[in-house]
Amino acid sequence: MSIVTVQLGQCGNQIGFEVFDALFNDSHCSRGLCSKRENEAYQASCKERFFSEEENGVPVARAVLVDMEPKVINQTLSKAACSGRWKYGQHSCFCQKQGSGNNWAYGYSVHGPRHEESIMNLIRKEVEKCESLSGFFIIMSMAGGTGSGLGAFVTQNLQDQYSSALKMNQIIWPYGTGEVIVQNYNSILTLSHLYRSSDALLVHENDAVHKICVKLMNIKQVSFCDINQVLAHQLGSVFQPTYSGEGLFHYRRNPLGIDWQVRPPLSGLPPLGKMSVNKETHFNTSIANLVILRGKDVQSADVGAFKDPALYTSWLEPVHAFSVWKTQRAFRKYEKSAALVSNSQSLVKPLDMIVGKAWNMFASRAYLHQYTKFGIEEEDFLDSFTLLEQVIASYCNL
Ligand SMILES: Nc1nc2c(ncn2[C@@H]2O[C@H](COP(=O)(O)OP(=O)(O)OP(=O)(O)O)[C@@H](O)[C@H]2O)c(=O)[nH]1
Repeated sequence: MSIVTVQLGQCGNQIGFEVFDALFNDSHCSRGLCSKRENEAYQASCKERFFSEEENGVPVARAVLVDMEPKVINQTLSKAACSGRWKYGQHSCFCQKQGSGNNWAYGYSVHGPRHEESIMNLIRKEVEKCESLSGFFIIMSMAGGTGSGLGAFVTQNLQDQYSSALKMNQIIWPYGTGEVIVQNYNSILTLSHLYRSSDALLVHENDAVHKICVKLMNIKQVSFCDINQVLAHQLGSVFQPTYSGEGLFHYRRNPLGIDWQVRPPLSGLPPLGKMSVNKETHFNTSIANLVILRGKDVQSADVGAFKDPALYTSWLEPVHAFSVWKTQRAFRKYEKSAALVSNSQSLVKPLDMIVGKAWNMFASRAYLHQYTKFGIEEEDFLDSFTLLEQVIASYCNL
């Protein structure tokens, strides 16, 4: 099954390139420390997911590139072409001459409706190239105007037109300080809209990835390119194929098969006594953890610690909340590697900060006119605040 990636705005396009490059380089690195037969099965599975083939044999990314300025798209296309190993489709881009000026409302209410037909047509053509569609992977930042506003608009359209396909958004959380003044407004509007139309949000915080570059990789002057390579490595290690339950060499065909629909029991929350014990002993309660192991000795790796009930909310059994995916095929020449995807309380604090800062600005009506003039009213802000406060409260109560 295949995934169609939609890269939006500067951030989405720059990260998208690194992701495809990482996926391609990994699947074509020599042998991957496994048998030739296994390597071929892995390559075929990666290709089905992320690349289609042109007549001359060069793999073409299953992607649509969208930006309201041509610069980043042109750079992205030429970087892919220069790799000489894979490329983007000739007719897979949509760009205009003027960006959204970091205004979510402009991306959502102006660029969105104006270019809806062209963008959705490009996506439809990409979908038609897939024998079987698994879902969409939508890469965007939260803080700009195009990726966030237009990205929210496009995700909503995908929800309307492809309701049964999974929509997963990769969103980049802005640096805590020093960026765009209205980034917290843009962020709360993005999150509250995606909450309604997306099935899964995969979040990376720029501050956290920056720290990885400085502390673990010893990079002195960290660039977006460095950050994006770390992100691409992490995403690749999640999305590259792993065995299905059927045994070795059978690769899972549905790459996004996580249960994203966990709901609390209808019978209500557990008795208070148990909840308060949870509160004292848990530092980061989870709803779901997925561990992905690749390389040598994966079959004997001990993941028992992830089955500890203390890690999970009391209404979920670890057996339902924890999954492990494996393959003996090494990832990017690392003899062994492990990745963790976690749905947990870890974002409560950053979310609370963003909502708090946006609320303080909203209370003094700062910059609101920039939004109301493009049809995003105070009511819309209030709805976003209410919804995100509920999300924070639900996660706090795990
Ligand atoms: N990790 C990462 N973050 C980026 C990159 N480029 C921009 N950002 C972040 O994205 C946010 C700004 O969004 P952009 O993607 O630049 O904006 P845009 O979507 O193109 O929207 P407009 O510029 O308003 O048209 C800020 O939080 C930046 O830190 C990138 O290549 N990598």
